[in-house]
Amino acid sequence: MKNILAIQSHVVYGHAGNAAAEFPMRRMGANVWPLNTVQFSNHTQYGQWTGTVMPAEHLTDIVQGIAAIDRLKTCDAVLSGYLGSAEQGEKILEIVQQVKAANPNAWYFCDPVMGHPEKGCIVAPGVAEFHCQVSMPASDIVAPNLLELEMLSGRTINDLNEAIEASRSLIAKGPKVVLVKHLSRAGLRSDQFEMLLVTEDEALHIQRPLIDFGVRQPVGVGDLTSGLLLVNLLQGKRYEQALEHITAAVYGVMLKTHSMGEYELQLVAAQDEIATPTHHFRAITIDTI
Ligand SMILES: Nc1ncnc2c1ncn2[C@@H]1O[C@H](COP(=O)(O)OP(=O)(O)O)[C@@H](O)[C@H]1O
Ligand SMILES: Cc1ncc(COP(=O)(O)O)c(C=O)c1O
Ligand SMILES: [Mg+2]
Repeated sequence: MKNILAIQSHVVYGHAGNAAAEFPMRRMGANVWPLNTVQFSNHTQYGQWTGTVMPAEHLTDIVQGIAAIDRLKTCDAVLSGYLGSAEQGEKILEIVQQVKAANPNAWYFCDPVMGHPEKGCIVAPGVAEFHCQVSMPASDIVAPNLLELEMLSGRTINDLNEAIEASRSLIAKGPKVVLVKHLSRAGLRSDQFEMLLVTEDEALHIQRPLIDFGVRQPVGVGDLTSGLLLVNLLQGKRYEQALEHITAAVYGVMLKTHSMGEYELQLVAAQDEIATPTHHFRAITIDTI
């Protein structure tokens, strides 16, 4: 059984951050240690919420407690996502170092959630800069969407080749794997949801049909996708198999959510789709560069 220290947001109502990733990762057979960066009533794309950003010291305090009972050495990966403040980022990096000192084989998976002004995803000041300068180079796996990849690489990206080149520019700085979670306008087709998994010598592309949600697209999809990729890789799946699984599993969740007419991801109703997806999509190797 793999153990994942998952440091990201928690929402009481609905699904984003740990509230989107924790149950699916467990459903896949991983142990999750949720450590919440914020506790909000609901995700920020409602435009209003209540709740608290945890003090940055809270994160180190909790991890210190786990170290004190000598369990940190059993941690296989740190996953970070939505941060409540840039100061939390600094503490997360200290935690990653502490975990890696206790278990040199542990991975750091960084989902560099930066916010999306158009969509209303709101993230504290300084967090985007923190990801560009500190967390991305320190990560083993990084999972940006297109906007985040542009910020991390300092490039504008218009097509697949440029997305691969930008991903390789990140790999040159630290991470071994880059998952571009949503290619959007840099993808091949406008009627598909496309992802890209890039390593130093491999680039895999995959697509699933877009489902028409109108203007209210579900939130937490990136957090779900990142969590599932991490579990697949920790369980020893090859990149191709892992990418195919996460594409099909998330598609199953999206279809269920759509058929139920809901805005929030229907993770419980779609749990069997997460474990054994109905649909299958093939990852294709891109031999460009
Ligand atoms: N099959 C699909 N059909 C329609 N929309 C989808 C599908 N899969 C994902 N989405 C939407 O695509 C968007 C991806 O968001 P984006 O900000 O680009 O990346 P992230 O998931 O990291 O936040 C989300 O709004 C999600 O609801
Ligand atoms: C509290 C919170 N956590 C996480 C996210 C990230 O969600 P996504 O997976 O869609 O990037 C959001 C997006 O609005 C959010 O408000
Ligand atoms: Mg995201």
